[in-house]
Amino acid sequence: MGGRSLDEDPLTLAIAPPPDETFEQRQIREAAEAEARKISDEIDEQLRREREGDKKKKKPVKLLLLGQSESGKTATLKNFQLTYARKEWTEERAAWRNVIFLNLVRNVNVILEHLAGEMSDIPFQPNDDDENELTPALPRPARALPRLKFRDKHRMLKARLSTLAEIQQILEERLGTASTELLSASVNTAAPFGDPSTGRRALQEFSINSSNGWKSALDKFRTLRTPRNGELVNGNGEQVDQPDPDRPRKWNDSEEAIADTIASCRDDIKELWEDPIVQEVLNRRKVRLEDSPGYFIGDAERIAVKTYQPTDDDVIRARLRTLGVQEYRFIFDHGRTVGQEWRLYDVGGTRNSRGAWYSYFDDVDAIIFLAPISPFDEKLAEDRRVNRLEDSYLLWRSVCSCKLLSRTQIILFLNKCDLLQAKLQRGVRIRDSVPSFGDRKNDLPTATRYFQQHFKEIARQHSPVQRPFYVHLTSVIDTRSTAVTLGAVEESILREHLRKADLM
Ligand SMILES: Nc1nc2c(ncn2[C@@H]2O[C@H](COP(=O)(O)OP(=O)(O)OP(=O)(O)O)[C@@H](O)[C@H]2O)c(=O)[nH]1
Ligand SMILES: [Mg+2]
Repeated sequence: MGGRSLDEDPLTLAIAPPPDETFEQRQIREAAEAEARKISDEIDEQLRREREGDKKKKKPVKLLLLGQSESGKTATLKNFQLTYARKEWTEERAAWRNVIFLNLVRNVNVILEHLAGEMSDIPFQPNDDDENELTPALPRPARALPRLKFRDKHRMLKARLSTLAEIQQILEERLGTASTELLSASVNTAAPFGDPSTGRRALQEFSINSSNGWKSALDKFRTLRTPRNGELVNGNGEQVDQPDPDRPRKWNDSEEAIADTIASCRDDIKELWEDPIVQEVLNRRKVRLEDSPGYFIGDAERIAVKTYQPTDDDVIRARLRTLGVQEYRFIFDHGRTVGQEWRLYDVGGTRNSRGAWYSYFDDVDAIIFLAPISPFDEKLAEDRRVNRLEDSYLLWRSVCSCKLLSRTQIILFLNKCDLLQAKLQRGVRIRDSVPSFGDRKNDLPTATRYFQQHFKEIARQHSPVQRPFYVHLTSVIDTRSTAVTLGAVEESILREHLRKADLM
């Protein structure tokens, strides 16, 4: 392959000095060239600095939400979206309608099952320690309390509302695994990521990473809107499975038919919930729907109507369990960092899901750790032997002591303060479940101070490197106060994010 000598290169020839250049002309030319080079270098430097600045600004802020199941991680994530990415929030709001319908219908069915148990001749004696408050208890040998006086009204309500069992089944089928709670666990430690011998690779295999989060569950529902040649298609136009053909259908189960059926039960639901005998059944069986995830029966009158559209607060309170690790990307359209991308990682909190967390630890700017402090006297749904507060302490200790996180900012939310306050007002005594609480005053300020101190002490004792203790007392279903908390969180995370970027 032949080459061309530099002397013949047309560009070189064009910019070459004239052959008859004098000494002065050469000095002027070289000075001009040096000046041009200086200006060009300055422009390059400026561009480089701008690119650097852009990179720093554009580098996404990564935030991981941790905590046990039902601690309020997804509810916190929704608050972020509501506060900082309102357009997407508004677009998605309507899709939560079916989740809320399911939550409501499930509330009714829990009551009906307990009612049926109490109306039947099977005696029942409540027992705090090993009963799952959400499922009817097994038959017990001795009746401790006199039988309640049920009337025709109760039998009628039970019969008329029985159609909601099928509605629950259809909604659960459509929404998939996320719509049901996990009631047993194969893992019996609080933090299965804490043991380095388990190895990172093995742990990653448990991880189900999805970048469309709850959309996959909500999208399944759009199915019902667009039947095509008798096939069912979802919101993306993809064909999805037909419902179980063996299950006899009494009626058309389209989304609107479901809404119609629920609406037709509205008055009965309200009557059931307000009935004093039914309330007594729930008391005797220690069922507190108000404390459980997806509590909507108190709003049945507003929700069980054909035209129901979820409000912001309804969406925050809607319960859909998180599976695996879900990534949400938001470009903030509010706050100090308009245009900044945030990536929020929301994890499933049951003991079975925690092995998947570890692979997200090395690349996050900050962690929000949610510890609900109201369930100090409750057990984990997936393991009825484990106290929820005790589980949070163990989990917190493992997160604080994790070497990979030693330089990560961790912000603690002591959550469900509203439910704690209600519980204390009902007269539930903390010291009966937490002996070390002792004779302290059984009120909200004392209790929150006590729990806060306990978490702080764990962090102090177990962090490999001492770190600041950031804590907020929260009720994340309260969107107003949570927006204020998130403002403080945004600022603190961002300050750290920019500081790290400067060091790089
Ligand atoms: N009253 C009250 N309810 C809350 C609070 N925080 C969360 N909840 C409700 O508790 C239920 C569980 O909250 P989620 O945000 O789904 O819990 P999670 O931590 O994401 O749970 P997993 O996905 O199973 O790990 C939901 O119905 C929430 O609306 C709170 O501060 N007060
Ligand atoms: Mg969740």
